[in-house]
Amino acid sequence: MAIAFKSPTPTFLLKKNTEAHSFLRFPSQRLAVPVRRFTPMAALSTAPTVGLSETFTRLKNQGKVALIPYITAGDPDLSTTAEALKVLDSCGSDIIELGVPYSDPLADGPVIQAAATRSLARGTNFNAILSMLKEVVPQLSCPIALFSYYNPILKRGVEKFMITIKDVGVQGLVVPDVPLEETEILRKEAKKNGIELVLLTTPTTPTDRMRAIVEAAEGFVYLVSSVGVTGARASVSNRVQTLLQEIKEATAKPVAVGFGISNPEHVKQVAGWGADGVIVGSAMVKVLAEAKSPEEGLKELETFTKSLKAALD
Ligand SMILES: O=P(O)(O)OC[C@@H](O)[C@@H](O)c1c[nH]c2ccccc12
Repeated sequence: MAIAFKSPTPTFLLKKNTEAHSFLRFPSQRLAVPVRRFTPMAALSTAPTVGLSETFTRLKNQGKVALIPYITAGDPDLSTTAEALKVLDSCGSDIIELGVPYSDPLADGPVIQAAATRSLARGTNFNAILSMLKEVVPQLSCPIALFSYYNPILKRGVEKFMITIKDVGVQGLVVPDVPLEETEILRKEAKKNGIELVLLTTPTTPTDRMRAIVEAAEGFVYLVSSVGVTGARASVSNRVQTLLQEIKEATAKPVAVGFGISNPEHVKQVAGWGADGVIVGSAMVKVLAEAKSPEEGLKELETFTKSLKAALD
């Protein structure tokens, strides 16, 4: 389902359905694979991870660009997600985007849509994701930016959602389908809980609107590299270079680029255009999805992530 960013905002038409589309649909369904108890080390919580902005400040001082992988929670299962977060962290990821599976991911291409479907079919729900994060976040050195569509947040209640994710150590939040006009409540509650709310701008966002978006964004600005949905692409449009310049004229906030980036060459190219961060999602999700076993998937995730990190060194 291709979505061209026809509207001036980086929003996707928020389907006005009230049906329980969210992962909350499976509150009673037991997890197919119980979340394995983690090593007692988790009990020895390390210092809280730094936030998104601090991470970018540190990297800027080091003249480095942030590597920001995205994976879908619960695909293939939450135990593997927990291990994948540790692998991504140990391979030098600077921020990790963790997707909350949702039944109507209208901004996602087939790879991430399939991951969400698999995860929901296993019975993944938000509470199980929170339990996993409570155990794993203290073992990570990089911050987690949770990735959720708007409906599941509204269903839980914005205030409760923000308190809950902060409690498990989440530092940032990306909500791709909320129009700028409706971010007021999100921004207020996020700020109250020390959560940095990332906002997205796209190649079709008019300049004045882009300026309002970057002004309101916290943590970093998410520059969507191309119209359409998420998914690896053969090349990254060199229009990104111009868009980056325009955004950097409007703000000193860090700008990370996502959509279509799927190999070390893309990563090097986007970093060379002046991006402060590079986001890789579908290609990461694909590595886990196509592996013969979770263990093999984790090994290949390590190899792939190291290849992308090397392109930024
Ligand atoms: O999958 P890609 O093409 O590498 O793009 C990053 C993307 O996966 C991640 O940031 C993301 C996952 N789902 C989204 C929906 C909208 C915007 C961004 C996203």
